[in-house]
Amino acid sequence: MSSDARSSRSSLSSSAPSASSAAVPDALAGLGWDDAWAAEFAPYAEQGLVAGRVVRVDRGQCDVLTEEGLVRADTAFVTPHDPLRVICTGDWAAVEAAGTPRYVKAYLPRRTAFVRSTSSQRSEGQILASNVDHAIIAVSLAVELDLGRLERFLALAWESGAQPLVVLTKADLVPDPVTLAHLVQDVETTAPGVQVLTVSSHTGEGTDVLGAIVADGTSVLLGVSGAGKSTLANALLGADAMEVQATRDVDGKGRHTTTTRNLLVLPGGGVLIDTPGLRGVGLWDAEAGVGQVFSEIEEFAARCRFHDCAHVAEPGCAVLAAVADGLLPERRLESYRKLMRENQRIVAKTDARLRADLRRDWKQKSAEGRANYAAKRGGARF
Ligand SMILES: Nc1nc2c(ncn2[C@@H]2O[C@H](COP(=O)(O)OP(=O)(O)OP(=O)(O)O)[C@@H](O)[C@H]2O)c(=O)[nH]1
Ligand SMILES: [Zn+2]
Repeated sequence: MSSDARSSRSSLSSSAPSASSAAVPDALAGLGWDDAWAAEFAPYAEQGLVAGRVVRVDRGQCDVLTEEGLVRADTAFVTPHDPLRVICTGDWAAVEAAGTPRYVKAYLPRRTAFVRSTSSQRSEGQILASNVDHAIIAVSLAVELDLGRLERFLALAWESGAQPLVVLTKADLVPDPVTLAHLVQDVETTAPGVQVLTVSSHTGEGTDVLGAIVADGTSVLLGVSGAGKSTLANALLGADAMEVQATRDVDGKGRHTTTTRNLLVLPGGGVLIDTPGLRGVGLWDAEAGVGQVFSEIEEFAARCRFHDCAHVAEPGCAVLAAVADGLLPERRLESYRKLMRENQRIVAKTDARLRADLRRDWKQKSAEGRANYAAKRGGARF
């Protein structure tokens, strides 16, 4: 990799006006910059550093979108030993205004973060993306619903600090409205507190609703292979997803190339992060997330006789009573136990102090971020 700081004009947003001196420059606002970020960035601005959002990170360097366009910068100062503190896609970076190379000197505290467990002996986690507002979980209607798997994705989404949203894809393959309503209902019961949308990238059904949601903030698409994430991303991105590169062909025609960027500005507003790693994320210390997915179980559990009831065979267990009364599907309880066990295995492998440290950080930041976000949206939440 050459060390010269390559910098080029951003072609991500054709409507982005040129640099302005306002507190929230329009070019950055389109990337999710707001007054709270600006306030946190103020000390860096005083040092003459430039703000930008990290689009991708690779081998010691990263691409940062700033007011002046795309900047290639060195990440030596933001690549500590702790893998969770390494700069990642979605971070707001403080970049040197000039130099060869230009260095990222710091990044702003994250509001939310997606972390993947690594398969190494001592699970350390790997940071995948940060500052995500909407975690869109794509679930295909073309195959049988796997509610247990959906619960895993929900746990991961809640744990990140982002607001989950379930998108049932390929709705055109379920023409019977009664069947569709049943499927939606199953998913809604599995995902309390989460909006459930049905979409079809083929007919366009529901994509406008989704577009309106993602127009505000930063989104990621989660879901298993074949769930329809790429198709959905293309529907949201439209033709703007393609970057036309001039070539020296004899016929002089432009050549369409698939962008390798991991962070994309949507034509209707909003930002989409699509990193390869996010596609197959595992669970990592998602106990709080698991609790949120199974909020109704935790509500029943609050009425168990024993405070530390494991809901297995204890007398006065309100959870088992709910199963017996048909208020709680047995499958839900089994799924809950399975996820809790899985999570505990991962947690046992991880450095507890480090985790506690980070969680405190994230929980606080994510609460602040949500408050800002809610304030920005006039208090509304979906
Ligand atoms: N009928 C129908 N098929 C769809 C729809 N959306 C996607 N598909 C098909 O489903 C298949 C998988 O879609 P992808 O978008 O590649 O799925 P993905 O989640 O990105 O998969 P990975 O890239 O492997 O993670 C493709 O053959 C699509 O053509 C839809 O709305 N209706
Ligand atoms: Zn109990």
